[in-house]
Amino acid sequence: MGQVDPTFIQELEHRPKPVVIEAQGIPQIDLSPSVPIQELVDQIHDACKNWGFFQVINHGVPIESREKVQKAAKRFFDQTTEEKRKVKRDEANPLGYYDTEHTKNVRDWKEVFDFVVEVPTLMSASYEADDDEITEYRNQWPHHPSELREACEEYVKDVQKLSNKLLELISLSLNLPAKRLEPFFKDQTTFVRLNHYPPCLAPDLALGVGRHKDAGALTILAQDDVGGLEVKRKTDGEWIFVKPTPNAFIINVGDIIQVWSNDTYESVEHRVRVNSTRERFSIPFFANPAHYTMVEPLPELTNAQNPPKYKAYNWGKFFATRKRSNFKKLDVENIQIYHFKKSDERKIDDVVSRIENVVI
Ligand SMILES: O=C(O)CCC(=O)C(=O)O
Ligand SMILES: [Fe+2]
Repeated sequence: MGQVDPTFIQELEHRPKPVVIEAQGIPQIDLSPSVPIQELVDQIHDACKNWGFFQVINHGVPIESREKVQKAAKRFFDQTTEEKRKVKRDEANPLGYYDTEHTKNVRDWKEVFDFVVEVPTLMSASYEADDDEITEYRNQWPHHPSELREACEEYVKDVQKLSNKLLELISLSLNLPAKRLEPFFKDQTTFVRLNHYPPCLAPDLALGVGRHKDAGALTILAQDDVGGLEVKRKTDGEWIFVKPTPNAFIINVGDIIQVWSNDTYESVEHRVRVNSTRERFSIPFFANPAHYTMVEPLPELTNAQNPPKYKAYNWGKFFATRKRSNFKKLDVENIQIYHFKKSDERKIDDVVSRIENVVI
């Protein structure tokens, strides 16, 4: 395996298993307007509670809109590294192209292109709690292929509608008013990632994305027909392969919904395996609230018998802290929501107490 750089190699316990377990299923939910709303809400409730993941069909996003992005993304990633690095991300501008992301301090076998949905997107400039500087994220679009920008901008308009609809259904499924979550997204920090996983010489040692949970509110993922996404099944901790369904979206609850729901719903671990013959593309849309959001269990969902399980944390500071550790290999553990659990003693004391104390 001399050709695979050691930075990509997962520790033994985290390597993909030789045998792929195909899920007999993460739930599939039909969003056709003809399905009665209460039926949908019940299905969403069960899927979020039992899996944290589900697929949607008849979701209203036109197939052409998605195909245009897929084609343009392929043309972009087919270019030379030199060409792609003309729009590379750096510490000043975290949007654009990069190929050196780490998840839990092991390098991912992938290259990506990130862009935000709102331009500009306001975000905390620093992970330091006493530094309240705000930065403006702007997209870096490549000259080639010239159609990438328009394809992406059209696509996000369609997916945004789906995201709003899903957030409403999730609110209803928690017995909240449909629009309960909407205000959090007024100055949203939502971004989209084009993922490209090239064929890998050592698919048994490396991962396209190492095991992780999505830190934001909700993820809406388009995957192609190659497959590679694995979800950790809640019932037994087994890694389950999510078989691609043409034109469906895979939805998962992120850490913020876990906290808002006070653990009624759980953000589930997932990862991406790679293979030695076929490249794979995927497009996650990460629905994230405004940077100034203090994330905490919603008061309507807590009471004396079910007290809040988390302390409030500042989303912008959390994101900036996470970004820093994804950007370079650090010797400290990545920040996680369990660091804000009221009962949990496992804290990165320094980082956490600084974020907790942020007053907006
Ligand atoms: O490529 C995939 O299927 C999933 C990617 C993912 O989990 C992520 O980018 O957070
Ligand atoms: Fe993810």
